[in-house]
Amino acid sequence: MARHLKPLVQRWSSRVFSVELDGAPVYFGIREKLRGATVLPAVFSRLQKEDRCYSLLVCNWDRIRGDRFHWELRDKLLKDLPPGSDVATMSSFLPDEKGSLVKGYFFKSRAENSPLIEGILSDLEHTDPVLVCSYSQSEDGQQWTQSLWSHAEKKQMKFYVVPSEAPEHHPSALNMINSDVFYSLDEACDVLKKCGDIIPETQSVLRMLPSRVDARRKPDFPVIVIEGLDATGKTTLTESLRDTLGATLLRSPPQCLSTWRARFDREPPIIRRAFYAVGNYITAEQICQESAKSPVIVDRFWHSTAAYAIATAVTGPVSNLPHDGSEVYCWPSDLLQPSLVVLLTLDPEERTRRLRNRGLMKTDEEQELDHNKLFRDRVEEAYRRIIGPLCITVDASPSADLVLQQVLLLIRAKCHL
Ligand SMILES: Nc1ncnc2c1ncn2[C@@H]1O[C@H](COP(=O)(O)OP(=O)(O)O)[C@@H](O)[C@H]1O
Ligand SMILES: Nc1ccn([C@H]2C[C@H](O)[C@@H](COP(=O)(O)OP(=O)(O)O)O2)c(=O)n1
Repeated sequence: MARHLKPLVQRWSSRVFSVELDGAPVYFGIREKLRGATVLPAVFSRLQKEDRCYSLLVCNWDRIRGDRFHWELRDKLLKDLPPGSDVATMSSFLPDEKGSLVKGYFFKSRAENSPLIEGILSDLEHTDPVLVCSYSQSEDGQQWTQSLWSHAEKKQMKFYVVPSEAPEHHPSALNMINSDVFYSLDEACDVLKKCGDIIPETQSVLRMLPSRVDARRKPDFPVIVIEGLDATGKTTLTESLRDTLGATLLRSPPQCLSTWRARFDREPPIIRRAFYAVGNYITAEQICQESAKSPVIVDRFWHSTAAYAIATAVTGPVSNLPHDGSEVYCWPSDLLQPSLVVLLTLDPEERTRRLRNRGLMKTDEEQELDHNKLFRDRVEEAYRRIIGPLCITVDASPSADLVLQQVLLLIRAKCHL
């Protein structure tokens, strides 16, 4: 076994394994010995007798390259594995141990495809930072065992799979800080600098970086951020506020990054989120300049960056989010805080109607939105949990003019405009 993979198996039987089934994680553990009868973990109880299962865990020898490799591995598996392999995202972690999360994939195969699978796995194991495990079923079908694939023939290396209690929060919460959400410009820049050789565009992004902005400097005029899911009316409202208040309208990511946004949207979370984080600091510098002259309205800012990142990193219901008050919701200490954040909310039917009227909605996107109800709930809840500037939720379902009037009242009350 490659040297960098060894730490992963040192506390092997203390690890919990998590496989995403139907959009939420299910858990199992491994034990050297079985005491009494145990129920089969949900991942295995739904398998057929002829199925064989495998897991691939990507060892984070370098978190940026590791995440990128993990990201690309999915496409490779979907392309190379036989149809019906049901590739599922998986992870392994030590309960409550920050930074212990290791990402990977779990898939099944039928016995007749074994030669093909063996070829793929041995290529992967030889050239890449992956630890491969295989799972096999006992004769009577009552038990499954997990072995390191390269040791599968050695009896003493087998572990029984057993059910494991769900942790209090989704395992992704263990590795969120400075991987999904960045809490300083330095941390975000560090990631972008390190991927300069794999993504040449990062050089251009880094050139846009502001000189240091004093985050504690109080702007002369109020700075109001408008937040909310897509199609809740941010563009409509921010433009009306600009016209009514004679304000400057800015957005994050800023216009100067628009050429590179699509490029970074194709990257794994660590790189993509670092790009958006840096975008906030560039917008912050523009806010500083403009707020000396007039009120400033901002279309999306740090709430969007953090809430989408947190909501994407975890799966399943809102209860899987890191708990309310967790440090992951804290505002970065070096980022300017707006005077007020207005969060627009809309019931899903009206949002769908607006998306459709805007003419950008395709049929499969509609289905995707329905499918993603849990995701929307997680984003909105993460928005609400963010600790920092004053954030007020506004129901965006009345007419555009009524929403504008309500937000103007709020701004006058809270920002004395
Ligand atoms: N209060 C409102 N009532 C009805 N339709 C609205 C309202 N606000 C915006 N819209 C319409 O809904 C669609 C989405 O609004 P938009 O401002 O583009 O949202 P966002 O910028 O949040 O994606 C647009 O077609 C817009 O004209
Ligand atoms: N300041 C920002 C703005 C957007 N993002 C990310 C969060 C989401 O993944 C997307 C949302 O962007 P989207 O294109 O839907 O935004 P609009 O509502 O169309 O303005 O961008 C961010 O991370 N930080």
